[in-house]
Amino acid sequence: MLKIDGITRRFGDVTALDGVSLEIGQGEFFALLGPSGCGKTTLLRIIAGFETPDAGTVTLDGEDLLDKQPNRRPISLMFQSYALFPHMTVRKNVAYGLEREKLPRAEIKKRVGEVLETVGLSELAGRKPSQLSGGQRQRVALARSIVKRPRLLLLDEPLSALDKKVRADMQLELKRLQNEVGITFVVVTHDQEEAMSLADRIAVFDSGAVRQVDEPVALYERPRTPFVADFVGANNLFEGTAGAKDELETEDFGVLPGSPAEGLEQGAKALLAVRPERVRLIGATESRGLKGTVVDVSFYGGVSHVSVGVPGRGKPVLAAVQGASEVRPGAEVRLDWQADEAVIIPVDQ
Ligand SMILES: Nc1ncnc2c1ncn2[C@@H]1O[C@H](COP(=O)(O)OP(=O)(O)OP(=O)(O)O)[C@@H](O)[C@H]1O
Repeated sequence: MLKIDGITRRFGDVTALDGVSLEIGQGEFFALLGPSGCGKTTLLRIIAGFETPDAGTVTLDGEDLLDKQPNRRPISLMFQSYALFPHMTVRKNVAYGLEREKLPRAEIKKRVGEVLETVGLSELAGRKPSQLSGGQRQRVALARSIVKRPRLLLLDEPLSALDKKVRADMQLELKRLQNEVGITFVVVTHDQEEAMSLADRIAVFDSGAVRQVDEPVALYERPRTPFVADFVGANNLFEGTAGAKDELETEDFGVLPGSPAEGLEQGAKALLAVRPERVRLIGATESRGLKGTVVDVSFYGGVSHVSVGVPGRGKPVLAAVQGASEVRPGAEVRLDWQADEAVIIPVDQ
């Protein structure tokens, strides 16, 4: 539906986007994820029409978007700050865009009523923004974005102004809403948990380029580049070279089990990534596993994080254990995982 092809944008000597191509499907909830400054907002602004690329094309259902003014594009953009009109009621705020389009009064009334119902604000329609909570303001902004029935809704860090609890509620709400209205959503976020919980697919950005596009589980389980392995969720990383089947050969830790990424050739420089929840602590006298000493145990309620110092490795290896862990700092342990619980990724040279 939305096709982004070879988009490049430079600001002086900064290349904010470097030949980005993406295809986003009808009705999809798509996330652009990456650290600050990686170019995701610039891409959103290009799609919306507030920024012009130096090269590349953007089409929506085959129609060129780039030669259209922002207000001629069938797109809504919801900003970080909701930019509600403080002197207008919720109802007025939502109706504003339709009034500007000079739609018949009855039509406006009907559509505003429906949208307020959808976002659960019917009861608060007569209030001003200052009389609302952060989460409620967020809903007004959403209502305002969808009442115009855009084909595409772009959301720039939509939940970043909310505190943790409200944010979790709003994540569910956003997902439900997107399902209900069936509009394609493209959300920009630097929060990987948020991207994973919301999106059908995620594009991971780094320095103006897309490093991987995948469904959340695939992104988490099968990162294809070192950047993605490091950025998405916690990972323990080991450097080495791809060995014979299902192993990484390292200088300091011998041979470690892992499944090679597609196309990885034996002898290539590679990185093994294993999630903390895949690392098991076994007895120090076992013959398998990586030897280490527990340096810290932190209890987080549902899980405990056990940090294990391994000789020859600067950073401790992190193991996530269900519930309260019985091991104590100073304990000698071994760290174990199966080949299918770790991935071996090629390192660009
Ligand atoms: N108008 C501009 N003039 C100069 N440089 C810009 C401009 N807009 C963006 N940049 C630069 O382009 C790069 C990408 O910026 P962009 O805002 O797209 O990143 P981002 O990934 O959205 O980051 P954040 O999450 O911090 O908003 C950054 O290095 C930024 O400083």
